[in-house]
Amino acid sequence: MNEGVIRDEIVKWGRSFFQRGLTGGSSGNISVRLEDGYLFTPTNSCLGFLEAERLSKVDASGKHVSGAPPTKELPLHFGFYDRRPNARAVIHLHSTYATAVSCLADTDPMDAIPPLTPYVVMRVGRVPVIPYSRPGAESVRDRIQALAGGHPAILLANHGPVVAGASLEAAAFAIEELEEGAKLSVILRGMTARHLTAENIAELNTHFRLT
Ligand SMILES: O=C(CO)COP(=O)(O)O
Ligand SMILES: [Zn+2]
Repeated sequence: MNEGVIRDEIVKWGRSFFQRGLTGGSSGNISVRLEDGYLFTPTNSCLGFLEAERLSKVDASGKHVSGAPPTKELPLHFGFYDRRPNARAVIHLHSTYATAVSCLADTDPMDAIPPLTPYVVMRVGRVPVIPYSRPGAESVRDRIQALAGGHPAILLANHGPVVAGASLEAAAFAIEELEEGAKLSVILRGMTARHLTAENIAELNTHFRLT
């Protein structure tokens, strides 16, 4: 895919997330790794109204080279790119249910989303939660790096989900499944839900390897 097509894809996915209420206001950010750097959504932009030519380009070291100033969450995205060589895209949203789970005091910090359905297991695996830090904090890069090798999807406590994927589409599918898994877990709170068994999960992992 050439850079022009990738720019249009970022605009398309941003609009789709916004229109479906998966992130509101100026929240959330998207990045894609290119041959010669990265494209990021501009800081304080609404994902519903991105413009392809205003997307921020940064070089491999994170230096802004063109377009509007990038998201303040560069450290969050780079935490994944540093540890996942196959990651081509990172998406961070403030989707309601994943954010709700990130706020619950009794969420398991190493396993926030229960294995209720196959697709959550196939697309996101086991989801850890990292402790709260202010949006844009540099310290988040180390915390993401520490977990990103084994986890393509992570929750930021009291903030929201962030997911890496082998393509923008793969990252989008994963963050949408994470939101669905979180929604089911909140809806089913207080009810006796059956979880997939260890055997079910092992079978999924052999057929649909998480990349
Ligand atoms: O979600 C956000 C911060 O966590 C949005 O920040 P930016 O507008 O800088 O991308
Ligand atoms: Zn955010």
